[in-house]
Amino acid sequence: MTDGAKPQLNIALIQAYIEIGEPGVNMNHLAEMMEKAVAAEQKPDVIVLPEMWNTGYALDRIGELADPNGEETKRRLSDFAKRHGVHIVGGSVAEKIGDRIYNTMYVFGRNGESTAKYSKMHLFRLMDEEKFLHAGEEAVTFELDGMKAGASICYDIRFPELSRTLALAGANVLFVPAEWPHPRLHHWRTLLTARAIENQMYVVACNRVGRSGETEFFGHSMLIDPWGEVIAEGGEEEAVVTGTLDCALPEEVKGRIPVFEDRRPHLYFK
Ligand SMILES: NC(=O)CCC(=O)C(=O)O
Repeated sequence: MTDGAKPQLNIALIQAYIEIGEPGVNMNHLAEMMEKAVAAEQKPDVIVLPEMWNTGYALDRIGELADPNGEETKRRLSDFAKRHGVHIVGGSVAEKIGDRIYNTMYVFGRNGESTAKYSKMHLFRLMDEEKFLHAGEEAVTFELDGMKAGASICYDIRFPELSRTLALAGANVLFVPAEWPHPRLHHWRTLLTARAIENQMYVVACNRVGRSGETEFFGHSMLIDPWGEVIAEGGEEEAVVTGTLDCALPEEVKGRIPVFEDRRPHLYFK
């Protein structure tokens, strides 16, 4: 931890239903759930939103629905962060940059300042992302009160190279906004836990709930510690899922099992 770091971070995951193709409805609904989160007895330091929360996977209409340059998203999330003095790991939204659409996470600090932007690097073909979206080209880390965090989005967690790159860059917590449906709950829980254990980092994953067409999204938003222990897990209904990160724990775990000191990258196949 760096100087001035907080010993703990209280997390609130906004496990929300998303109305497909209705950005205005979703923006207002998530704002209501975020207000509920900050009104809780234990106020969160960090609020986390699900993937593609503005439009859902209305990919056939995404060109008209996406947020131009993310302007509306940035304005609303920055204002909320400043008004309540909280960090926002803004899940992700469909944003339009020029003639391209990206699946992008915006992060804001307690004064409403923009602290990171990450576009999903691995596009999920089972949900036709590659037909409508452009992939991001850069791994991203950011700071939360002195704790270094890594950005990922949903399908990204199937690529251990990304989370390992973020861990090697010093990230002690991995954020995973998602729209992850049945029947792959076992994969969700196993992959999130594996990323936490192998990288000795917290994993903070916020999934949506509810049905869109034939697809049922199961929630089960999770906070997992660097030992792979589940701190908190949502059910399959809308909820604000909360938990607390001990910011010193990742270094304690690395001191007990020094995986990163024991690596032998010169022997690994490229
Ligand atoms: N939105 C997504 O990236 C879904 C990823 C998913 O469901 C998977 O099994 O991977």
